[in-house]
Amino acid sequence: MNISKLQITINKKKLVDIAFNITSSLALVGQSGSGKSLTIKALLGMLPESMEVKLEYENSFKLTAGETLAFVPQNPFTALSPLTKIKRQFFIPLPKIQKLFAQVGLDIELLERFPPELSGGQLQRVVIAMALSSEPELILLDEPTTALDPKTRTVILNLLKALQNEFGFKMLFVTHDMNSAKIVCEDICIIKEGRVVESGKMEDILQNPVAEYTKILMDANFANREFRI
Ligand SMILES: Nc1ncnc2c1ncn2[C@@H]1O[C@H](COP(=O)(O)OP(=O)(O)OP(=O)(O)O)[C@@H](O)[C@H]1O
Repeated sequence: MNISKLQITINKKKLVDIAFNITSSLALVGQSGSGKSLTIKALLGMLPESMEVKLEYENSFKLTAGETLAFVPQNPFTALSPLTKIKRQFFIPLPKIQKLFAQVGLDIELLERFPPELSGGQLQRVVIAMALSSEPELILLDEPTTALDPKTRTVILNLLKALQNEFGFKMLFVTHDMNSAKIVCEDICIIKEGRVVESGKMEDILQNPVAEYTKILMDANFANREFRI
């Protein structure tokens, strides 16, 4: 899908002015304040009325939150209602939930538990199953693994890729972390202060970054790497 224009303005200040293409999986990468969250909220139609949004896209389906569009948030620990059993947090019949649980690699016995009784990795699998339950065309992921330990992070990122192969949805993966982005996404779009700095195939950009900002982001990720493993 081609987002030919996304502009977000508040009090005449243009916070975001970008365009991008999601062929299969696109990583939208930028540092804090670059406009990642605003972009996701704009696509979900969830920005406050004080913000003016201009969204133009060409696509075979309309972007509708909860229908064609699903969302996986950053922190699975706060994404679920803590005192409601997992099985009650889905709005689809039980056999369908059980099938989804098998697809995301969860034991169906966990359906009887409360969220605080699950690990971070298990909770994120539940949240991913929830996202899949509406059979979305596009899944928006907002730093979906930053709350997880490094080993679980890699497992979840690989799971997302495998699920994409199975279900065929598209992904917009928002992150500041190039190492995560490169595991999941074929394409990358780097943003800074609400503007596109560089975009293209992940492999090409990682091997041959042109913009100085891209190099800085890559260096920052490389420097953090030893620390994070
Ligand atoms: N309600 C608002 N009013 C004014 N400016 C805002 C508002 N919300 C966000 N901004 C500004 O828009 C810019 C982009 O914010 P956004 O939250 O999208 O960044 P981000 O890339 O998601 O950062 P982070 O990684 O820290 O979540 C920032 O400069 C932010 O201060």
